[in-house]
Amino acid sequence: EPCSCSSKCVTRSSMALKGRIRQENIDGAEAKLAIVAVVYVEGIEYEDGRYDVLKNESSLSIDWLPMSHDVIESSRRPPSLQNVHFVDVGQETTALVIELLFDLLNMKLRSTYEIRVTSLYDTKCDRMLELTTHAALNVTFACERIIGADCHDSIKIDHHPVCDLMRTYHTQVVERNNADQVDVLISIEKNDNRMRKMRYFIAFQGKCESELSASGECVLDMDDAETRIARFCVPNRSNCTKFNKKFTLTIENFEASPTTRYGVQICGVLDHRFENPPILAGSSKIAADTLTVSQMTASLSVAPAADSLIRTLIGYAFVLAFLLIILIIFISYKCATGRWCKGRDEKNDQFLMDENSLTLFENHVIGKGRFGTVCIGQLSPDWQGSVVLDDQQRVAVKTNRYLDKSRKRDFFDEIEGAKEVGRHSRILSFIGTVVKNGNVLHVMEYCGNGNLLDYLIDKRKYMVDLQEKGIDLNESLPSLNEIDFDEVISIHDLYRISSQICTAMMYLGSKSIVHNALCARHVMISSDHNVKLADFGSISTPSTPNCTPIENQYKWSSLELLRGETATQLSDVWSYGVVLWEIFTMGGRPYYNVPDGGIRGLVEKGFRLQKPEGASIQMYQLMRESWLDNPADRPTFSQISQRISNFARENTPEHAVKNFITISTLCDYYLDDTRDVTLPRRQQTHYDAAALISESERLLGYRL
Ligand SMILES: Nc1ncnc2c1ncn2[C@@H]1O[C@H](COP(=O)(O)OP(=O)(O)OP(=O)(O)O)[C@@H](O)[C@H]1O
Repeated sequence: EPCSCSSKCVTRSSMALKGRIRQENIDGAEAKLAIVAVVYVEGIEYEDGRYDVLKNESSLSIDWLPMSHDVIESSRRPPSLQNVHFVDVGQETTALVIELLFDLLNMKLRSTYEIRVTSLYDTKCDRMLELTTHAALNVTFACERIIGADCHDSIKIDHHPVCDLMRTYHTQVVERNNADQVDVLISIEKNDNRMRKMRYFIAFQGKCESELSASGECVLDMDDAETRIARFCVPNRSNCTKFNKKFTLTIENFEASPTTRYGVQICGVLDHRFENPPILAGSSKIAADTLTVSQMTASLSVAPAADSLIRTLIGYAFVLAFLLIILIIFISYKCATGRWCKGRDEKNDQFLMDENSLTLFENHVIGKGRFGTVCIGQLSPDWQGSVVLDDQQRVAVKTNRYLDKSRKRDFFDEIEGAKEVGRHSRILSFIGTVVKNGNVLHVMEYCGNGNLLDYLIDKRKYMVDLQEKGIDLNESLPSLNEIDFDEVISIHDLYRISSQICTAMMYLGSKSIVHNALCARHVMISSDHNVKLADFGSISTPSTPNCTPIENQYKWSSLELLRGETATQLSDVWSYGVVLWEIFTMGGRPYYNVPDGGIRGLVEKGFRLQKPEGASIQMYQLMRESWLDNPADRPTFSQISQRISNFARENTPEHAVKNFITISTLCDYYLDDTRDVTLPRRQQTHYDAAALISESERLLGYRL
């Protein structure tokens, strides 16, 4: 049974970086940086030449993970796969050695790439083997760590922690151990604007070794075993002790003698790779603020002997505190389940940005949706967030001005959703919020090519113009100079976009998030023509499930959601099928003459969207499978991703029969190109469900 192995054969896979990053001169061409990564796969049978890693997004993906200080270089090119070979390393483990070539430019930059191998191609059986756990590896090039490297200027910026951020300390004795030893609690308030930029904080505390003259500061020795380090996080950023308004540190066994002095230094960390505070010249010592015993004795004296009245009062206080705790738990529960607390807690909002960091160009409107207007904005050059912006620091800004109360609530849901989704290269990055003149501004990554629907419609219109001029893009050689190739889109690009959306959905799936509002309008296209999934105002999770279709999304909603059942990732698969349909019709209108209220009836009767002229039979087959009644019968996003990669592989520009879709302008789904969100429809045709079903069958020739 040479082909009996299926994807189930792979029992485990893991990845490791082996060897060194080296500089190479390949075939006399420009020098490159090569890295060798090794993936270990258990469960497949080693056979020379049998498996391959395909250079496409579903088999091997290499994503650049920009960090806050990374430099954007327009000339940065994706790394390429140079070599793959397989080695039997025994114990039923096969090692794949993959050699990747990175641009030499990385020697000047700081950059992290995520390399992920998700499937292998079994050449003998002509099929993909999905790796059970996706092997992934982060490779970081850090120019500043390469001795003698000629780093890009901005890399030379000092990212050491910023110290002396806080000056307001409160001390309180929490426990007296014996006559001259107490435990002391120090709380430090956030009182510096710069703190918003910090990823997290570090506190150094220990016995003062000596005093720094005049300043009242003392010296802590970092090498002293008694010097302690504690990390405190801004909530949701990293996995250290969380704090909201105050840090609290405990110094145990503080010797309450006038001769003992303790020092504390709090520093904000900008970059987790640089945690060491500035040290005093030529030593392992740092400056710290001194905490003297006299500061603490004030609190010490607040430990009075409790008389009976005090005891009664303490009793009442306990009852009150108990009731308060119950109330807090109740409110937190309501907030966590999304029923209350839709407003903002500005004071504790780590995403709240300084008003002065944003310049808003209100006249430069880039779009309008149900929850506000989107304009261009610009962040000040010294803004240091974790999202990489273009060289003009452009951002897209949505405002809640002019919205009524319920729309405002949806506006805030969108902000909360974006925070929950987090960051991924295929997800539109949330940057923060700004409050300006009482209005809240939602600041996000700017995508130069707007939403996917308009992007496809624009390209289609240009391609139709060419067709009408008698230019056939598939036979275009004689008329090359009449074609603006930036304005056309190839079938291969349509596969790439479909696959990138799938990657974004796989990421949401990994966080158990259901999007609920997936459609081409909610997919943004960046300036470099890549996908950024957006609009997270309707997301649901297993703890906050959704069972109602979203307004304006009926045509993308799965049958179960239309029936009021709970949405799952497989409901998103249905919507994704409609997005594929939008892509391969190049912005056609699904169910163009059916009002929202008629969708459920049609879908229940078995009506499905017709085959787009531009889609292959296999692609349409995939759409139809995404629209199967039973969610469990639909393919998963990872299966879809694999199938699209296979289609794309068969359709590489060198092998494809056609590189561009031929557009038939007569298709009814182009009858009305206006978007139904903000503009009223021009015409509302009456529909006849029975006629539509037979029409669909005529077009399809079969029903699944
Ligand atoms: N980050 C962005 N970069 C570039 N353009 C954007 C960005 N966000 C929104 N837009 C543009 O603004 C338009 C309106 O966006 P918005 O999110 O308000 O509404 P929508 O997603 O189109 O519809 P709705 O949210 O009402 O369903 C988008 O269709 C898009 O063209």
